[in-house]
This record gives sequence, structure tokens and C-alpha cells, in this order.
Amino acid sequence: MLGGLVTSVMLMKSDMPAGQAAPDEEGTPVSVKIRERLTAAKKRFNANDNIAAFIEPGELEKLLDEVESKMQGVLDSLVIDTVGDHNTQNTARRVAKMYLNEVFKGRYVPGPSITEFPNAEHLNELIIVGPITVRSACSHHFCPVIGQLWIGVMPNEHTNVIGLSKYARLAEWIMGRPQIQEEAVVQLADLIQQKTRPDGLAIVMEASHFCMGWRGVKDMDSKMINSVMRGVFLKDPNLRREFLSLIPKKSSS
Ligand SMILES: Nc1nc2c(ncn2[C@@H]2O[C@H](COP(=O)(O)OP(=O)(O)OP(=O)(O)O)[C@@H](O)[C@H]2O)c(=O)[nH]1
Repeated sequence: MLGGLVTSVMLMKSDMPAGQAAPDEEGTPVSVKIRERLTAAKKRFNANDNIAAFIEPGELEKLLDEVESKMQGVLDSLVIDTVGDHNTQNTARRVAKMYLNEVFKGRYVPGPSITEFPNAEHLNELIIVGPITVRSACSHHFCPVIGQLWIGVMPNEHTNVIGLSKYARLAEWIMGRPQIQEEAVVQLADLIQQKTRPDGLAIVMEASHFCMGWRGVKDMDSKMINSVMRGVFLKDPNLRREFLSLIPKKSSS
């Protein structure tokens, strides 16, 4: 199966039929090589997994060429004249760049570097960060998911203190993948927990799903709100209430 693919793509890029993967010098599409590494390491590569560790230097550029070429095939199959129509001449390249370098970047690049400071003053008061703007896309239709989230951290003396901006950077990295909201908040909670090791962690996310507004059921107003409560936020209803009461009223903003 693979052999057939390899021999059929030994062409110059300009000679390639639309929609065919851009091969490397040995004729193997770079996505195939990356997938083989992931499979050999028994690593999952779901839409919302980060695969940066399996991409070698220079391969992201090759992946861009490959996605462009496949995207051109999609445009051809949609019967869009990308030669005569001046608006779509570079659309395949633009979409490839948008996926790999922008909206799904959180799959392909390593996580942001986070400076951790010791909790020298033994702070143990509630910290709330938010609203952090969420930009993602649903795994089902690749339609935008736009919203906000709030993070509550109850530190203890062993908790590492991280810079305020880093919560937004971590959120951007997690949300920059095709996601479903329920899994996105759990991934973010796991990451913040691992970075800060707090006594408690709370996340509330509210988002509009364009797959419900732009298409499908065409409901423009409904939003999804979900939360993750861990540690003391789970055990202490007063703390949970305090956190929820300090979050500005959602949806009205
Ligand atoms: N649970 C959950 N569902 C989501 C999320 N984002 C989108 N969805 C839903 O995923 C579902 C995909 O359903 P399918 O029935 O496979 O797709 P479809 O036939 O296009 O469905 P419709 O959207 O109802 O037209 C839809 O109901 C979406 O509203 C999310 O973050 N969480």
C-alpha cells in the first residue's frame, strides 16, 4: 500500500497532480514519516494531542507543502477555479498556513516556556485569572469555538508561582488544536496542575460553538459552559462558592 504511494509521488512539486502529498527526496510524504514515529512510540495522535516531539527540524515546512497540496485537491473537488478566480489562487497555501502556523499551532509546537518561582512567602490565598479569551475549533467540523475562561488556583507552600501571562499562554497552546470543550478544560487543568502543584484548581469555560450557529441547528445564542474543580475546590463548598461569586456574571458581558 505504502509502496504504491511512494512510487507514484516521485515527481517534481510542479508536476504533481492536485491533492497528492508533497514527498521528500526519498519519496515518502512527511506526514507518513511522522505518523510512523508516533505509531512506533505507541503515542496517540488525536486531533487535540500535541505531536511536536515527533517532528524533526525542517519538517514543519514540508508538512506545510503537503497540506497545501492536499488542500488544492479539496478545492479542485469543490469545483472552484483556483486558476481563473483571483480570490482563490493562493487559498490552498493560505489555509495550510492557517492550520499549521495559526489555529492548530498547539498541535505542532512545544509548549510555552514557563518560569516557575518558589512560593517564598507561603501564599495560600485564592488567585483568580480571567477572563482569558479562548480561540479553538471543534474536532467535528473544524468550526471556530470562541469564548472565555477563568482559572482559580489555591496555592500551598510547595506550589510554584508562575507569571500571570503564563496562564493565557498555556490556554492558547491547549486551545490551539481541534478540541471538544469537555476535553479541552481537562487538558488545561492537567497542565496547570503539573506546572503549579496547587492545593486546588478550578476552571470555568464558556464558549460559542460556530458549528451550532453558522450551520447545523443554526442556534446563534446557546453557549456551552463547563467547569473542572479539583482538590480543595471539590471538597470545600465555601471556596467553590467564593470562586464562582468572584467570576463576573457570564454571558452578560
Ligand atoms: N459534547 C460536545 N459536542 C460538541 C462540541 N462541539 C461541537 N459539538 C457537537 O458535536 C456534534 C457532532 O455531531 P454529528 O451528528 O456527528 O454531526 P452533524 O450531523 O453535522 O450534526 P449537527 O451539528 O447536528 O448538524 C454536534 O452535535 C455538535 O454540536 C463540544 O465541544 N462538545
